[in-house]
Amino acid sequence: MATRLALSSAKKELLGPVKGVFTRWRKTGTSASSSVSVPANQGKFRTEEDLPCIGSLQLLYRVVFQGYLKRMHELQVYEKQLYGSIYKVSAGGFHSIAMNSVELMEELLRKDEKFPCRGDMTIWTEYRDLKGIGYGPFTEEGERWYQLRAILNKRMLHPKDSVQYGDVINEVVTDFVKRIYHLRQTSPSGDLVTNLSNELYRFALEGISTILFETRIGCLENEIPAETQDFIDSIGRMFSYSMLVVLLPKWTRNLLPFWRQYISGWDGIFGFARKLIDSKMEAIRHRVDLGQEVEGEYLTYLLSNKKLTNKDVYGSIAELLLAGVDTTSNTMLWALYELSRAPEVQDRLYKEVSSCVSADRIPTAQDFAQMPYLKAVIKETLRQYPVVPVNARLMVEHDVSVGGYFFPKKTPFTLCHYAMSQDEKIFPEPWKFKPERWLRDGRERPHPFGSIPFGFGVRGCVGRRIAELEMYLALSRIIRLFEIRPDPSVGEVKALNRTVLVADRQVNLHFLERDGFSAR
Ligand code: HEM
Repeated sequence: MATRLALSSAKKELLGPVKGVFTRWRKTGTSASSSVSVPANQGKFRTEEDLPCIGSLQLLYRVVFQGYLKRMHELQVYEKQLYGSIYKVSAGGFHSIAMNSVELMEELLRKDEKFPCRGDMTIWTEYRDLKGIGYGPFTEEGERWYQLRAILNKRMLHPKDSVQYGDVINEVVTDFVKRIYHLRQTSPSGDLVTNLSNELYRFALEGISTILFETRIGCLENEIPAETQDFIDSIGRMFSYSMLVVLLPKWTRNLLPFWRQYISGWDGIFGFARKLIDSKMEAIRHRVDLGQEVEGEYLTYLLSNKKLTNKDVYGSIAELLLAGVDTTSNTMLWALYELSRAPEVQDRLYKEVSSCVSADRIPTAQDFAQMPYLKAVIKETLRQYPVVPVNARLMVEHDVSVGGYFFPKKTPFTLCHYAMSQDEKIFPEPWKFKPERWLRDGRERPHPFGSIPFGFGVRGCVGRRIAELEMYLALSRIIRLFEIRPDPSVGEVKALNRTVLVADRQVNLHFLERDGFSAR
């Protein structure tokens, strides 16, 4: 399913991180111009002219002939070997300064602006402008973005806020476990779950929808309801036509079907979200009319916030939903895959979980304070497979100096997270899945900027705590019930970069029921 959400050209992956894929980067004024305020002491800095530069032909060669098209994350590692920790990519309309060392990353991100920016999001904002829908956390910028995040962060970003979603997430986990039992039983060996990416996508979509809409949408039922399926297809359509829409000139929009398909994808996404939001709105109004107290979770909180119009709520909910599915589902996939290949790690995790939670009890958010190894497993998964392998920053207001180089404002930066997470100096034996490296047991811990899978600072991931809680609740329950083993017919799974890191093939895993369990 994640594959459906992917775009399939080199440009998208070059264009940046979470958002860059859908972005038409404009060549911004990177040489000193009259609008640039050059510090008095600029003379002591080098400029981007001094940096090694990757041009269009080199890039084309690597992407097409060296086969990096779907492995742009690995290209980060290769280019680091060739050019070092900072270099420039200037190809076609794309221009950016790439960085891949913890020192540079830390220096840049610590200079992040009050309203950090990842870059141009025109391709998403166009639809919203066309239909008069408000912007969400991805698309909003500046002061308005700041105000929006102040509202969205509440009830979501702090661990104590996310804890309140424990029960609803656990209901979804229970249904996911039931689905695993069902799938195993229908498999020839009686314990195999095939196409796990698809199953985890359904789990993650159900999870985030339940949190956001306070309504179950049926992704874990054997027959997905038609409206939900239409919504899933709309997400796929929107993502798969994004790139064509970015690449093709605007005058083709009325001639070719792509723009219409792209718009119909968004229509489906917002139509579904709008219906659920409106019916929640109606229920709230009804309660208010009856003089009853209005209580509820995230959507009720947003709808009863006087600073947000309904249009704003549509915009934000849709973006939260889009950001919260492939990220969590693919991280879960990589975690289960790595655990299946490392029995000793899995065993240690099982021992930790079973010593904290008795067989007849479902883990709760509070239990995870006693499960450092579970947290380390997720951290290590995100280190080895940073599901968002590249991020970006655009300093909008100020010139900036990094690593002794001067960059005028509006210089786009590419943050090569994948290359950093493979750096042997920070992570000895980076190819090994070693959750221990994250334990606070007296050993030296990795540099804090070595792995920042949720981004950094005030623009960092708003769903981080929700995602972590979802993954802890699901993984602890699965490991308590099953021993996970690889399906030898699958072979070694590699990551492809399709906006997020996805598996290069269908992943199947054996779920062997542990002794004494029957939790159906
Ligand atoms: C494993 C799970 C996830 C990972 C690794 C992840 C990673 C990221 C990263 C790297 C960013 C960019 C941050 C930056 O620029 O500094 C981001 C932004 C964002 N994420 Fe997540 N994410 C995950 C799950 C979620 C979930 C579950 C939600 C929704 C509840 C979500 C909503 C968002 C939103 C709305 C933004 C944009 C924030 C802004 O621009 O203000 N993410 N995420």
